[in-house]
Amino acid sequence: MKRGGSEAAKRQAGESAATVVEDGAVVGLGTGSTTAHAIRALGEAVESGLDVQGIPTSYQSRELAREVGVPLTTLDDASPDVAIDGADQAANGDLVKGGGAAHAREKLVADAADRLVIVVDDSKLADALSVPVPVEVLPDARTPVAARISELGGEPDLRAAERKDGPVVTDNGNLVLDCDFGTIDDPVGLATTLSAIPGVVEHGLFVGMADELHVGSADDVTVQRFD
Ligand SMILES: O=C[C@H](O)[C@H](O)[C@H](O)COP(=O)(O)O
Repeated sequence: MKRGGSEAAKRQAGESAATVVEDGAVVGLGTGSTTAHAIRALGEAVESGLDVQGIPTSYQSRELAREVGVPLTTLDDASPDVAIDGADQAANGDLVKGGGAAHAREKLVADAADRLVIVVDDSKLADALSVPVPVEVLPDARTPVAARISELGGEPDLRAAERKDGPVVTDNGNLVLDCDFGTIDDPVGLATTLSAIPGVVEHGLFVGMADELHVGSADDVTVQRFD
């Protein structure tokens, strides 16, 4: 799926992030069109002799890693030294993720990693988070969770599949509500509230998790670091 800014800007960010991966590292492989550039760059590095193992966060990233020759492992067998992943919006190091419905596994892998490196093109930067927050819900929880989101002042929208009638079903067999809260003034508070709703598997707010942001433009990349 193609989203966000130019492919050149995504490549700048993805290839920059791949350079942080050291020999012998275990790498969390995020999902999406920007991270795909990092995975491809890792594949080339492996071909040149780099020793890495990847932990995929989705069917998509697993298939791409296999295609480009990145050896794979799991969270049962290894702990990531670094995770590389994309974002739908970034503001002051906080993120909205889940445009590809992979945010539950992405958060799991990011949390397990010693270092989270986020790759975005410059169209994703904002002063405050304001894009709809993807909320993965158990199939039976779709209506009650939507009601709770509305009570919180959000507008929930069941994500529809693009090429068939019916909803998107995540790699975990769940549904996604894209929840519009307008500008999010208190990401920590909203993240805590969403996590406490029964039936919510995971939401796409990643607050205070990113260690580095690699921001690509058409011909350059800048790196922001967060403590
Ligand atoms: O579920 C998908 C992920 O959170 C992606 O990392 C995010 O949507 C960004 O994807 P892209 O790089 O394709 O814009």
